[in-house]
Amino acid sequence: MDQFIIQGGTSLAGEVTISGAKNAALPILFASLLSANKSTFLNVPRLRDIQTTEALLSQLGATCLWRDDVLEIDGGTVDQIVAPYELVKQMRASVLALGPLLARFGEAKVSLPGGCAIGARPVDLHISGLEKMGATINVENGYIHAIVNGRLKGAPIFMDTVSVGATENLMMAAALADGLTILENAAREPEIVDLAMYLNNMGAKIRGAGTDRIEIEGVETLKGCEHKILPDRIETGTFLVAAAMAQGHVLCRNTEHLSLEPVLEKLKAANAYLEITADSIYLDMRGRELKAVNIKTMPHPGFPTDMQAQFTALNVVANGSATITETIFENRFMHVPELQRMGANIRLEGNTAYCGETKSLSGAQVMATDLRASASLILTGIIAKGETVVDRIYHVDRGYQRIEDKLSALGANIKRKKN
Ligand SMILES: CC(=O)N[C@H]1[C@@H](OP(=O)(O)OP(=O)(O)OC[C@H]2O[C@@H](n3ccc(=O)[nH]c3=O)[C@H](O)[C@@H]2O)O[C@H](CO)[C@@H](O)[C@@H]1O
Ligand SMILES: C=C(OP(=O)(O)O)C(=O)O
Repeated sequence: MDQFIIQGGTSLAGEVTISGAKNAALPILFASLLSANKSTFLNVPRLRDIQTTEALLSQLGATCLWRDDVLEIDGGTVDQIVAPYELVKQMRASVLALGPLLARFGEAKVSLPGGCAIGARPVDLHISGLEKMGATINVENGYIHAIVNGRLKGAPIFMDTVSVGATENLMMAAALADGLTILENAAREPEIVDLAMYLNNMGAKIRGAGTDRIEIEGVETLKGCEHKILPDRIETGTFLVAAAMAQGHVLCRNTEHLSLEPVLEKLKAANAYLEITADSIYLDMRGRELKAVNIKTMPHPGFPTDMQAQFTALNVVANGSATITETIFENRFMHVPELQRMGANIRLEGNTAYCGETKSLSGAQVMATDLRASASLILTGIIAKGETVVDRIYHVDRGYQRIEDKLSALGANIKRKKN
């Protein structure tokens, strides 16, 4: 398994170009299954999760063709309805094949994704929503087997938990259903708005994406189109936090600040200097005292859970003490024991991490447990004294495009060791 070897104690300075958003690209690429035509996607990040998606779409019969960061997908050749365990186990988001396959072909068999290091992550809302639209669903032998006689039927669907994935799966299915679907208590993430934009360009009739009530008037068919994936707000946030922790100055290009408001507010509270334009964010921390900030994760537009681990690392380096409360996932603190191995003064109690003043951080051998946990260990390794070895970096490769190259270009001493 590959490792990152980091020599700590460097600052970070320069420019970084942000890639397309993983969490927008994944549902959008699965949405291409809804059409028998070709769609062209621009600004697609080159990530392991995107490779997994491409493998799954190809397995279903879709034709995928890359040119740099442009991916063409032709759904006209799709002739399978089974998403097998071997691929789904590599990436939970594979469950997003369920809604599109069922809506277009009347049947889908998708392996249950199961939990992961951050929590149990059930898919009951995906299943019950599709049942409300007329599907018969059996969970058997580890697979979700969904069938509908004819088209799915539009329905009012209230979700008692705000779920990004369930909102996406049901919005995609409803796009081809017969009649009106109303999703209440829908997730409001920018990635949902991006998915709705793609679907509407295909000919869907979706109103209200970005609010907690989404109305979808189903249509009979959807055509292909071109769509540019929005910039990755979590990658942007990760580089801004990295610069703040390293007392550096970094300009993030190809980004979008409106989707990052809660993160930018916390960076300001941490005493960072920020300059924002329509497509860039500059952070300067030189000569400024980094202050610890209280964080509570919430569904969008609250503070994103996908930035929680990075801010835990920031608090370790900052002056003062602060708390980090995780409300979305029940087990998203696996980075804490690893940060403690580097000297971090953190106490965990239930879903809250108490971050006190840390005297000094020293490099250590640490283990990445999930995507954002890995990022927090890399960021801490960059400012710790001595060498940090981060194991199991396949987690990082799921969601960050060439992170070691981007960080090296900013002055970090980080190398990938192939094992
Ligand atoms: C590929 C992608 O976009 N991943 C993001 C997506 O994951 P994902 O879509 O899996 O996350 P959800 O928004 O669905 O999960 C939120 C909460 O709802 C619960 N839940 C979810 C579905 C369900 O049927 N039943 C249920 O109880 C989950 O266990 C969790 O506690 O949103 C998360 C929350 O912002 C992010 O951390 C992930 O990066
Ligand atoms: C948790 C994440 O992704 P996924 O839902 O794909 O596991 C993430 O992007 O931080």
